[in-house]
Amino acid sequence: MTTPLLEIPRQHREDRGLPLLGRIFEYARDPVAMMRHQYDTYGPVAPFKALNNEAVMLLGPDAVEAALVNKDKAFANQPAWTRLVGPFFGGGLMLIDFDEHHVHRRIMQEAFTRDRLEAYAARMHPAIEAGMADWGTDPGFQAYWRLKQLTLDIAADIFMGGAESTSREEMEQVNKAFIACVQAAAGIVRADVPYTRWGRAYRGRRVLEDFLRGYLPARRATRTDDIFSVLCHIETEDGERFSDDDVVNHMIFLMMAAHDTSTITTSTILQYLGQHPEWQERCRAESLALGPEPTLAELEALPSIDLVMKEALRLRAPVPVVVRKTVKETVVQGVRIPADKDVVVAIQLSHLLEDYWTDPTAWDPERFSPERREDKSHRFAWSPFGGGVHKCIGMYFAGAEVKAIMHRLLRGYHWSVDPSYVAPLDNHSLPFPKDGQPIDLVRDASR
Ligand code: HEM
Repeated sequence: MTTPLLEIPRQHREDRGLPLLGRIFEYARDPVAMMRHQYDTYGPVAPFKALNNEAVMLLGPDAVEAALVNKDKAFANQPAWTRLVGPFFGGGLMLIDFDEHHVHRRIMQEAFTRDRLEAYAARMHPAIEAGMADWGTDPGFQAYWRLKQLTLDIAADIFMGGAESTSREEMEQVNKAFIACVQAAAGIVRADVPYTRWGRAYRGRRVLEDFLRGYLPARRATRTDDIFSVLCHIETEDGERFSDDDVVNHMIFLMMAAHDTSTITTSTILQYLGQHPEWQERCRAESLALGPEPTLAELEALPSIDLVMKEALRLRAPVPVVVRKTVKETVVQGVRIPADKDVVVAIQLSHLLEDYWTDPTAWDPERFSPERREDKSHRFAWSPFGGGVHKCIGMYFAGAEVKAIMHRLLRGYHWSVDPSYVAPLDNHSLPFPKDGQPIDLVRDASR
């Protein structure tokens, strides 16, 4: 039986939130608490008021699956993501749909073949070594900010091919431009107005475009194994290639997609390994048994860090929700959703539901071990990389990067974090620790 979408009933007037803004601040304060409230109050298809808009929230793995698998092609990415993050990532793979997306994804796939990933992984080690050269020499180490700089340095090398004519100060401006674009998602004034998040993001986008266009002729001229050059040269069997505009659009989106998500994952791992020294030792022993610069296959075969990474992604999904817009009427879990509705797909909640996980808020990487495989409880119980045709194209790249960083840290450093520490998250865009996540990091003199 199909039922129409529920209105917010009288007894839950508080769920309408503030006039104009709806429940946007409530989400920013504690997204998991708000998702749980939605699920407990309304079930898997819940009304959700945000930014003067009657949207829908899909909760629990069945509803998440319906939107991501998108069998009847009712859910579109472009209008929803553009509304949320602004026009700053236009033309990026996540912001195009259906046939156009299919063509671009086929070309982009060529940049993420196994051979290319092996080459990227090999290139990461020297970039990580250089980026960590001064780590552990100063007190008050702020893991999140240092990792953010490190992943940007890695991106400059692996994505840009070194950005050879850009100084460190200019690279800092590029970093700021990225941050401005990412933070536009939380902007209230959604126009190019000075001193607002959107005003800064418009300027940021111009900086990024100028930066990339400056390098375009050189990357078109020679084939190297950085992603920029790869995007300039890749071609499908049918001869499809990216134009200059496509390359710039994809680069801006790719660097954004790769940068914050990997930083959040690595800093979450650092926190939990600092609070669970037995896991830190277990991972260290495996890393010490390998050489300093393992291949992609060797990194992927490190058993404990793999469990740890999955558990970190479960507890703190770097992308807690994805968004869609219905382009036609559809039915999810027996509820009719009309066309033209904004839809929030709550990936993070499924990671924490008691029906699918034992003691879901506890740190327990073994839950992913072959004997337990709790993530098999439902195809979408664990989906930090999304699913369906828009599933993260960089997930193996991310695995290699996070593991390569952790491998070097485990071999050369020890660290600890107060067991009672709870990261104070800023949830305005992707969740990051507002305090920079201080850890006691000590460089190991013997290595
Ligand atoms: C731990 C790290 C990462 C996480 C958790 C993550 C998460 C996600 C998620 C949830 C989506 C789906 C968005 C949607 O359905 O609307 C996505 C898409 C995407 N990601 Fe990632 N990502 C990560 C790292 C990366 C990296 C390293 C790259 C690039 C090297 C990357 C590139 C992309 C791209 C291009 C898309 C769009 C794919 C498409 O629409 O076809 N991501 N990612």
